[in-house]
Amino acid sequence: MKSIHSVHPDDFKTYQTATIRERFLLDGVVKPDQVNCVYTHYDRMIVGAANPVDRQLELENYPNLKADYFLQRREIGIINVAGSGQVIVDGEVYPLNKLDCLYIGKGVKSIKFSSDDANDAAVFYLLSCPAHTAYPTTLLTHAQAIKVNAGDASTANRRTINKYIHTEGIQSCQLVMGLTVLAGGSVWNTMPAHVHDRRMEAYFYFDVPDGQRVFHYMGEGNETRHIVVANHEAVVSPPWSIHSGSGTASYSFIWGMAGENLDYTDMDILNITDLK
Ligand SMILES: O=C[C@H](O)[C@@H](O)CC(=O)C(=O)O
Ligand SMILES: [Zn+2]
Repeated sequence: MKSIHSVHPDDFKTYQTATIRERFLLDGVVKPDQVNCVYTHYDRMIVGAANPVDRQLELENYPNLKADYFLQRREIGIINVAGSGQVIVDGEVYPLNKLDCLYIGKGVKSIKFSSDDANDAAVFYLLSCPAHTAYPTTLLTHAQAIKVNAGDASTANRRTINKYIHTEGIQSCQLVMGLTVLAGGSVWNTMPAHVHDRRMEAYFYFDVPDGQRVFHYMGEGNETRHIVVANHEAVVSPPWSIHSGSGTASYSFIWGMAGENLDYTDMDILNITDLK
């Protein structure tokens, strides 16, 4: 499994486009008929995707983990962003339609993925972080997720934040996870921007229309840079970095965090007028 190392904010200031992309952009995440994972050294979060098309896939153990099986010391959150499918957890079948979320706790030995229709295959986005205890496997549908309507059409950031794994939702050790859907015509996510030194974060962009892109902003608030992101690409956000984006069209993204706490609202908001 490929590894991504952490970056010091002072070093980040010297990076050109290619280095920024190499250090923070996770491209080629979704690979047909593969489970593809990247190990990040940001709170040891593993970011990946399973895209079963013609066959069932299994979440294999990786040598990097030096574990007997993937979830021996980990938990995982899974959100389906495409056609309907199933996740089979130690033999038990969980159906996941688009935007449904499944949490699987430490100690589960077998996780398999399949799609209902090869012509409309499921894309399961995966986030896994270290876990100290076992919380029960829990399915939460998109309809059941707590929804927060944020932003305004006049600032092009009207959106619905769906919370799945967090203090008042699915219980976990470290993982906090959900997704945000922008309303038609709105293109800005997470503005005003924030940082949370207590947790890393990863953004996975999906439903970015063909031919469109999202400009994802990162860096300390007074020293920002951007990464141009395509559909099904992810960006890791260090604890010192803002994470915000504006698209050339409306889109959706999955956000996920691990670290010191599970409090979604533990954020330090930056004034838009202080950004540089
Ligand atoms: O720490 C929380 C994350 O950055 C996101 O949940 C923010 C977000 O989805 C949004 O404002 O649209
Ligand atoms: Zn955040």
